[in-house]
Amino acid sequence: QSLQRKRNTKGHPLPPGPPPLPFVGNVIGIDLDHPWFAYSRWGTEYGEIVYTRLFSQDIVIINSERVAHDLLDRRSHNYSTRPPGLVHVLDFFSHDYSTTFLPYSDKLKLHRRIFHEAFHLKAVSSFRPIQMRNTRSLILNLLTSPEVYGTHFNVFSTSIIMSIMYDYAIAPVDDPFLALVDRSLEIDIKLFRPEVAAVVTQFPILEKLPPWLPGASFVRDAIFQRTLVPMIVDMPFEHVKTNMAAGTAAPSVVSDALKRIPVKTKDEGEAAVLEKGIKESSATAYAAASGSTMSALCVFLLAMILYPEVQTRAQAEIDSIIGETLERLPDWDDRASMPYINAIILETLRWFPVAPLGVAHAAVNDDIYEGYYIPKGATIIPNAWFMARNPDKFPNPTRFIPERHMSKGPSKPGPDDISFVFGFGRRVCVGRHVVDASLFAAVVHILTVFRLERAPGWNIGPDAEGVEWTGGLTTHPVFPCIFTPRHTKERVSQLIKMQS
Ligand code: HEM
Repeated sequence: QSLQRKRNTKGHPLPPGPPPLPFVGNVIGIDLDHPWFAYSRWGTEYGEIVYTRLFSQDIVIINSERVAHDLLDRRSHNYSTRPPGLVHVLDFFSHDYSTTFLPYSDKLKLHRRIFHEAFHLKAVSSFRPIQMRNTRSLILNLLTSPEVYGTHFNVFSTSIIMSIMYDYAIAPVDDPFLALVDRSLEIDIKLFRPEVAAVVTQFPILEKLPPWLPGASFVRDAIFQRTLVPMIVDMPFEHVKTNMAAGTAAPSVVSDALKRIPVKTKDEGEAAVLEKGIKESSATAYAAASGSTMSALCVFLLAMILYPEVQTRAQAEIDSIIGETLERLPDWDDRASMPYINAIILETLRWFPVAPLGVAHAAVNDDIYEGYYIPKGATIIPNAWFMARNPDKFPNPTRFIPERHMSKGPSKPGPDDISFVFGFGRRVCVGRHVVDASLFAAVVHILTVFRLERAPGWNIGPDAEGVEWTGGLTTHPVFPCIFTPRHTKERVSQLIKMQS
């Protein structure tokens, strides 16, 4: 109430929310690494739309798909930009190239057009050979050293997107480029979030601390990132251009897009803008693709060890198609006959959304929604984690129940009614069809070749309560998993050779 008296809310109340503390807003009481837990508690208490303040930053948390569609889809003209504080942090890290955090602008529209040409539903099937090749390497790696499955998931996810974008082959071990990207992504995931932006906006001194000062990790991370950016953005791009000049470039998103430039424009300035757009959007692609794909695979694994009966049913479905004695490895054409595997993929994306708070949008202008005042500049957080726990839409939401996706008939691929995990409106994820295929290939192969089991003494119940989750923009569970081969390595290797 006191807040509303101080500002002109045009006679409308702000949405309900927890009482603000003076100055610090609601920052106390939030686990800043896992804010979706606090936001979801507020969702239960205050409803579908919640207002809070982090320091001086207005925050509106959207806790239902209904409100998210009303605001972010139907009023997308007002809600398609990113929070200025967040954009500022990105600039400080020289990450102003990143599609994901661009304000709504001509540059963003250009990036999204470039993505659309490569990643629309019909186009993505051209990436299948890359996805299958990497899936089979993943299986061989898991057969060799299953204890580091996280590393293999990471190599899988990053190799796919690097091959798709640049035809760049990641070395199976210790790839120097991968090491750079990993370090860079670790920082991105930790820092590029509205909660961090609110702190930095409040304490601009954080950007001015000398890097040697204890506690100045923000500045140190930024300096480190600024040195990495040219390598991450330019190196793979130049690799493509060099190969094109030498006439040795295999098809890739970047080489295809570069080849189309002269068809699109004869103007040199325009061509330069296009080339920059291609370079920057492709650098965004692997940042956006690798962590999210890897995290989804970790969630899948967790579900399989907590729900052995789901795993058994999935394996029965696979065996009924490719034969119990492994006559061949699964392939794309099998997907239509594997409704249960498809349901597992949908349920994996829903059970624990790997981007639990999506990516924040922002309000361009003041708005009134269902009587509530939404201030200009407010950070808008779509709480996908809580949407996934809507018991009306998903009964027993904390349980992993693939059957809930089976009612729509067999094998309708794609994220369908769980599309909220891919965001909203004009900013919806551009990679959703790509990841859908990568997940199918990985899930069906892992279940074909392994029985996944919990480590002895690891006592976690079916709600996954007590599992450790990494913190940040995307999140994944960290846990031990036993991979018991269902077929010999010799047989699997032999089939891989035959089917490649
Ligand atoms: C499980 C995997 C993935 C999930 C859950 C996911 C989720 C999301 C979400 C929630 C957003 C923000 C949407 C919004 O602002 O409302 C987003 C944006 C984006 N995603 Fe994904 N994503 C995944 C995989 C991928 C992949 C594989 C790629 C690339 C091939 C990709 C590329 C992008 C890009 C470029 C954006 C920024 C779009 C923009 O700001 O306009 N994502 N994604």
